[in-house]
Amino acid sequence: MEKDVIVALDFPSANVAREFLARFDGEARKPFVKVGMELFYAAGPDFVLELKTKGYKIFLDLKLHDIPNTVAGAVRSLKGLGVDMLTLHASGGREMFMRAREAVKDMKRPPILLAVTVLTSFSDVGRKEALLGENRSAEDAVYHLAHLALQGGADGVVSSAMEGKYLREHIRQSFPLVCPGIRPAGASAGDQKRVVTPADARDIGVDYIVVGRPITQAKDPVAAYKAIKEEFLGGSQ
Ligand SMILES: O=C(O)c1cc(=O)[nH]c(=O)n1[C@@H]1O[C@H](COP(=O)(O)O)[C@@H](O)[C@H]1O
Repeated sequence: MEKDVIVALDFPSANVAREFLARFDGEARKPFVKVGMELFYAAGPDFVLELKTKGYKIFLDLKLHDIPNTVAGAVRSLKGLGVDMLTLHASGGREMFMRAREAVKDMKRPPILLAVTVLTSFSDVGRKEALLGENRSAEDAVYHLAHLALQGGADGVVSSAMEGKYLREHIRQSFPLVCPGIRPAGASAGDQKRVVTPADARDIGVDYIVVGRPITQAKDPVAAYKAIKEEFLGGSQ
């Protein structure tokens, strides 16, 4: 399976995102980028289409979570963007994933539907506080949500790399594992609680790491991106 570093474009406007991406213009390959809620709500589908036209691979991270009928409609509305990956919250349940899968079934190149399990910003205490009656370990909660979503028709899973080994051991089918909450040694965690270094993510068998602030807030974002990519992919680049 392909492995890559996905850069989270968590910026307030299309212009700020364009300025950031211009730094990579001299590079041989455009970075794989993630457009999340902040940029999508500010810049809208037009900016996603602009990135697509420019040849970027796009992970559209809108974390859809609603009743199955509404999510199916949202997925249909997003079909024209031609994105490579799309997130939905695993806690939306099996039927929500079945309807999302059905909504993309006529597409020649449907997006990889990714199930977001337990957010990497949750510690055990925070998760138990937010999810009533939740007494499982993080690993077991992630496994349960991932298994349910994959059964419903998700293609892949988003979790912290901390649960990656457990998922690989307990879920027999092969699936893309996408992990945010990545911090090079010594980097500030910010609001992330379950963090892993790029090298450890590689050793765990993660397919894609998602990295925002350690690249976007770096003095030299291109150098930071390259260092993280080298740490994650090593000689396999
Ligand atoms: O779905 C995601 O991408 C996601 C899931 C998750 O559990 N944790 C998480 O941080 N993310 C996203 O990954 C990115 C991480 O950004 P940094 O913490 O700045 O590296 C952000 O854009 C988050 O929205």
